[in-house]
Amino acid sequence: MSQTIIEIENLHKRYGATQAVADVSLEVRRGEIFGILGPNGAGKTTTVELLAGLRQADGGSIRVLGVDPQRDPAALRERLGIQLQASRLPAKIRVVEALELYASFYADPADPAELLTQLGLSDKAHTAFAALSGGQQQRLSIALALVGNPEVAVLDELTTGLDPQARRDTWALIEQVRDRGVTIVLVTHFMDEAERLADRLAIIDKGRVAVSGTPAELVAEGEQERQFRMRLPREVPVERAMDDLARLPHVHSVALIADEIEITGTRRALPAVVLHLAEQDVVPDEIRTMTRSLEDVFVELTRTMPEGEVA
Ligand SMILES: Nc1ncnc2c1ncn2[C@@H]1O[C@H](COP(=O)(O)OP(=O)(O)OP(=O)(O)O)[C@@H](O)[C@H]1O
Repeated sequence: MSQTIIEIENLHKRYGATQAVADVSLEVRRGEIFGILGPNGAGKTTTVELLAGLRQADGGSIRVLGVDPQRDPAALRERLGIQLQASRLPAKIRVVEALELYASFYADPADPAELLTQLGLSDKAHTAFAALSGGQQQRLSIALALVGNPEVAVLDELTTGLDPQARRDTWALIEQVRDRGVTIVLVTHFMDEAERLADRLAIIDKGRVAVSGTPAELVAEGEQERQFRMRLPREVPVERAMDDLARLPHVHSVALIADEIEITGTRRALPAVVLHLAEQDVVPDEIRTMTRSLEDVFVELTRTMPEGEVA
């Protein structure tokens, strides 16, 4: 079992009337990519700003690498790198100047030239920030989060605004950083990003952790309900067949979607349906099982949480 290096318990933070973080508890293990996923305004950024010691919590406890960032943020400065949403730099600063400036804040920084090569930015070293593409600016902000050689890197909205190729390149880069041993906390509202990158993740909604685990665990949770679709041969009267199928044990519902029959039920529904049809001498044309994605889990969870349920 890998070591827990971030431990957050019952975290609370209010801004005036807004309960941004209502009750967040989570653990991040050394060397993993931990995803924090949630809709806009869920409290993700506030949570990571609290764990980085950039804001004061109203309640709860946080430990990062054995340090309480609320009491002693300076003790984390050398060990935690943070890339904040839309980090802004002066328009005219050149890439290498920005990196050297940030490197000067640390006792044992990474070599800026090496970092630029790793991030595919070496041919842009002397380009002004404002002249970089969105993807290059994003890469630079990742480089700035990594220049202090941190043990933990917090990346917020990593690929927002990037084109599909730049997103994939950025994902590959983050995996390389993780493989070098850096623990990564990744804030995102993209399900595909979390599913692809996160070793474990928490879905946050309205300031609370709705669920956490590996992407596969989250998808499997509640998977008692299965779904599949099939087509029947033309000569079979569809409505009667649907009525029959709806009466079978293990089948919960039957619907017609375009020319396909969609069946929802327990995991025994599929064999029950196939057996029933075989008894009638009917062979379905095509059977497709519908797999749940992390996106389905996300939508179910964030939809079923009671509206405005903030403590
Ligand atoms: N400095 C602030 N002052 C007042 N309210 C704030 C402040 N920062 C955030 N909030 C509010 O707190 C809530 C949580 O915001 P937060 O930025 O943590 O959410 P988020 O999950 O990161 O959202 P997004 O995905 O949109 O970035 C929101 O309702 C937001 O408007």
